[in-house]
Amino acid sequence: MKALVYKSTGSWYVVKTQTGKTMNARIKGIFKIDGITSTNPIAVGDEVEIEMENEVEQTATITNILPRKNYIARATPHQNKERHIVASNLDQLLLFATLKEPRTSQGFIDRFLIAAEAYHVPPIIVFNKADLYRKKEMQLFEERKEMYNAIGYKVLLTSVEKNEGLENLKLALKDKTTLLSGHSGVGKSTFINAIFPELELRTKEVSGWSGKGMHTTTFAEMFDLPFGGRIIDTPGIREFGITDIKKEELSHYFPEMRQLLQNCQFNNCIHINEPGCAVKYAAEHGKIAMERYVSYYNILESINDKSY
Ligand SMILES: Nc1nc2c(ncn2[C@@H]2O[C@H](COP(=O)(O)OP(=O)(O)OP(=O)(O)O)[C@@H](O)[C@H]2O)c(=O)[nH]1
Ligand SMILES: [Zn+2]
Repeated sequence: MKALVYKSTGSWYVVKTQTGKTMNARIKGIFKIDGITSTNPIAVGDEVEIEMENEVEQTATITNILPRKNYIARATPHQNKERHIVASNLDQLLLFATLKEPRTSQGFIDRFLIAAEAYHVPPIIVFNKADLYRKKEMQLFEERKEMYNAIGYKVLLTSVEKNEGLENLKLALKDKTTLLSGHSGVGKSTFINAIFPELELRTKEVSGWSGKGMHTTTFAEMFDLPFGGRIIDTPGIREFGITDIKKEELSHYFPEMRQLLQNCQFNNCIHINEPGCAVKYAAEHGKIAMERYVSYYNILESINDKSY
């Protein structure tokens, strides 16, 4: 019988069958998937085959995993070679960001977008806390929206607190499987609470903003949306690790740069000081956004051959 994985807590998985029954399941034997060395063989979003183990306790055994359409991974903190699959079979990634209290850095957003490109999952950026934006932030929002729209990314504006912009956001989520992410304090839990009042997930005050160590759990969990579709909450996972991007490959993950690459004089151009560089020329002549070029430069600097 086929089932979908909603939660992974280490040895047990919460799965839902096609008839809508939720049960606990576990693995028997060893799984090797796609040749990936992963600390968790089965991830939230996986389609699996199960067999009933105990009818009374409603537990099952996972006997097989079906091929993944895609997945998102992050490096495990201490062993850089190992990867932790955060979630699989995604239709889109949703980044919660803010322009105030706290302001999400451009670098953070662009790293997220690189992950979306690398894993081939379309991203959406939501700027939340619109109720706090004054003229300066609204202007910045418009600039960012224009910049990201021009390279094919969807951008939305919300105030979860004031219930503004939520209809458009729900429309974007409807009937899709979406991975929710964003750094601490941007309003992810508040948003989840707003669409599922009965869940009452964790929300905290951001006072004396420090932005670190506020999480209690680190397990991804999937929820059925009341209006159709599914959302995967990823508490504790702020950034996806892209461990294997080389300097000369980085620009492949910037769509606006990717389309200029064949015009650079050297095919291993990293677009900094090389003569005949089409990317640098485009940045200097306003054909690609200088902010993105600066992000590219900063991320490039942080790659020390193997990882960043
Ligand atoms: N002004 C304003 N505050 C908001 C809005 N959305 C959320 N907040 C507040 O921002 C603070 C942080 O919100 P959370 O929902 O806990 O943020 P989070 O992204 O889940 O943070 P972590 O759980 O740490 O990852 C809370 O005090 C919320 O009330 C909004 O639209 N406007
Ligand atoms: Zn170049």
